[in-house]
Amino acid sequence: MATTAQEQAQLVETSKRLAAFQAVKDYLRPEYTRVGIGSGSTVVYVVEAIAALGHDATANMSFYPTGAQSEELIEAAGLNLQYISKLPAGKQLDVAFDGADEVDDDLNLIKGGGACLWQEKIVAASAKQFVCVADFRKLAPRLGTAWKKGIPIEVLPMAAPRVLDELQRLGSQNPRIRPGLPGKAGAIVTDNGMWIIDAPFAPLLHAKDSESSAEGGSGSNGRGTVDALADRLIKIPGVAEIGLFFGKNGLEVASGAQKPVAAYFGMADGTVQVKTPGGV
Ligand SMILES: O=C(CO)[C@H](O)[C@H](O)COP(=O)(O)O
Repeated sequence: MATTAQEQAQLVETSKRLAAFQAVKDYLRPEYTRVGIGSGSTVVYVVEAIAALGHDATANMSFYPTGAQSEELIEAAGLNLQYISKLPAGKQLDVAFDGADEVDDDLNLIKGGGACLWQEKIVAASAKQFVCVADFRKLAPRLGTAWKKGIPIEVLPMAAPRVLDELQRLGSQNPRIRPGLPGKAGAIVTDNGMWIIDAPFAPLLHAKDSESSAEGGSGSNGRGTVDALADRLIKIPGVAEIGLFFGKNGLEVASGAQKPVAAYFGMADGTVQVKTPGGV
């Protein structure tokens, strides 16, 4: 059935909200004291869901933002603001919630559409459990299938031309420095004083593809994997951080995981689909 653009936009918002409320219900335990709050439009509903629990439920919790937007969200909701720079050595967040631009079926993520990827990765990797919240548009079998804007890469401004050259050598098609928003001349500047380069690559294989290759499946046919590309990108001089969240998931490692323990998707039919490392 054809829908208007307005109806489609409303459906997306409803889906984000459904995913966020379900994720908070499943993963925010009353005994938790340290909670990471990511960036973007879906996380707005995460904060709404947490605030709806009431002051008594959240009074002993501190909320750790991933940038200026989530800092404002936490404060506006009347929640206790704390900073990841104040997290004592040896301590972890109990849980962190964040959105994504694309999620593959091995739970690798593209993040950074909102230019907050560096702090987002630090907060996610500081949490015992990183939970992703998204709408149905973000689901894709391989990264680079639905999200065609490219992998966001945070770079030192003076290194941007060299990084662009290197990205092209690595096979990126038309990498670009992200422009500022309307009213801002020049490049977008991140919360860390850096620029963002968006680097499109052909859809990326993941660990499950190598498994199917070992079992006699179709194999990689020489195409790049998420992990191999990430390893190359992060080594380019001038790159501060990359918007690929990859590697081992939070069930496999006790700390430092960039991949979520669960990804919640609000679906167009009003249901919530949950993907977990064992269940996808
Ligand atoms: O990575 C991000 C910001 O850097 C966001 O989590 C990502 O862009 C998803 O945003 P939204 O929830 O608005 O779709």
